[in-house]
Amino acid sequence: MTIAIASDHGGYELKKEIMKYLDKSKIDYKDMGVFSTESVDYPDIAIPCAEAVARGEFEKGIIICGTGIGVCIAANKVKGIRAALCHDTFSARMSRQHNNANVLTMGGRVIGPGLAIDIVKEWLAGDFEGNRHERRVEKISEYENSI
Ligand SMILES: O=C(CO)[C@H](O)[C@H](O)[C@H](O)COP(=O)(O)O
Repeated sequence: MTIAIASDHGGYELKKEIMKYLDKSKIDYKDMGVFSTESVDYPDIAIPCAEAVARGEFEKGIIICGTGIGVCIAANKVKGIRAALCHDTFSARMSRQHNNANVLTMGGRVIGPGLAIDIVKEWLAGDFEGNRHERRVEKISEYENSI
């Protein structure tokens, strides 16, 4: 599995902690920036990362900003992206099982690395359950394709 990971300055420190976990777990990823705490605009980070996932270059994406909100809104503007803002492990699991989320967003100013890593573990391990959830996710895609 190859993951695209990105953050703005507000998520930079948490992204580094998550990359340490991914390294330790031998999970492939590409760091799509930022590479310092210099202030940037979160859409400039979230959209290219989400586009790379939507193009199929990466199976999943993890995007972090201060709250996780801005990057989630921006990523969800990219066709084919189902980004989920998760600050607890239950939501992370559900976002995979029920929503087939392909991008996880979190806020580096909201949660610490311990919880964030548990969320990443849960999210990466989760599988889409399909069935009734397939029909619901399909309705979102149909709408997306109609506009
Ligand atoms: O979600 C966000 C924006 O909606 C992010 O938290 C940004 O990281 C945050 O807005 C950045 O704020 P700053 O005061 O410019 O560091």
